[in-house]
Amino acid sequence: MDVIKNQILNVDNLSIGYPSITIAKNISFSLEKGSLCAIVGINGVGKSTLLRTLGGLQAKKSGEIEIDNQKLESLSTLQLAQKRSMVLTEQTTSKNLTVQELIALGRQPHTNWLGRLSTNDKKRIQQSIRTFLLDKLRYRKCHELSDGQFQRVLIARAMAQDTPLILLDEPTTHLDLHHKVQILKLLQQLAHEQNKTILFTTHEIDLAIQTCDSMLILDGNQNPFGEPCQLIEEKHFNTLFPSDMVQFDATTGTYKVKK
Ligand SMILES: Nc1ncnc2c1ncn2[C@@H]1O[C@H](COP(=O)(O)OP(=O)(O)OP(=O)(O)O)[C@@H](O)[C@H]1O
Repeated sequence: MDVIKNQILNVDNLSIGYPSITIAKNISFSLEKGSLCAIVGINGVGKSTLLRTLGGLQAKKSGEIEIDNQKLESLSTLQLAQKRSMVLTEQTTSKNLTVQELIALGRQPHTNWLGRLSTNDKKRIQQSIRTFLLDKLRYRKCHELSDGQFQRVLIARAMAQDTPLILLDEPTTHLDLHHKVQILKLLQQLAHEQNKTILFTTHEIDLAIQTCDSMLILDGNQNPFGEPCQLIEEKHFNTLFPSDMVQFDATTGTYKVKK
């Protein structure tokens, strides 16, 4: 029973895809509350499709998705917005808003019909600004920010939405190594200190191995899931890419270019 209570996302035998094609099948995993999990896999395998399906933006082909022990399809739009927040790569957002205004939009599922911000809403917005190191940028227009700064704002908006589950599509893309690590550390902190469950897609396999509590290797058929060290021991990273170019080094948890 306790195990069920501690899980926020349960995925069972899920198939994903589009009306005329199934892209990946046999996807089964569960996420504990307060954990950070990465979805990795080669280009085009279906990471973004999976994230959109889990977030209820796209229909599944078959299988079960439960958020907080409720079937995804039984949740109303408002209930869904109170259970999960999302940051997508192709998201259209008005960059004419200030940082603070954009983050405040995260409170929409919680505000009354007038859309007025309560004291609690303002507190949540302030917390998100502080957590994602945006104090000095709060009155800047979003179009004046660098890619890395804007990425932090989008994640801060998701945090302000204050949902138990946060889904992020490639949150570290376009960032330099320092800022990739900064974002991943902030996500880890948010998961562990504020009990948020964060699931994100990434190509940064080495960094995900070092920072995540669990990982899903999407390969379309087996889709192994587990703690990074368990996946390394079971040699799942060794076969992720064709072996003529790169080789996984289990001792360092990194890929090396083959000479
Ligand atoms: N609207 C669509 N209709 C049909 N097929 C689609 C559609 N959108 C994407 N696909 C296909 O679905 C597959 C999975 O795409 P998806 O973007 O989910 O992969 P990904 O793992 O996130 O890729 P990447 O690592 O390159 O970002 C691809 O083969 C893509 O061409």
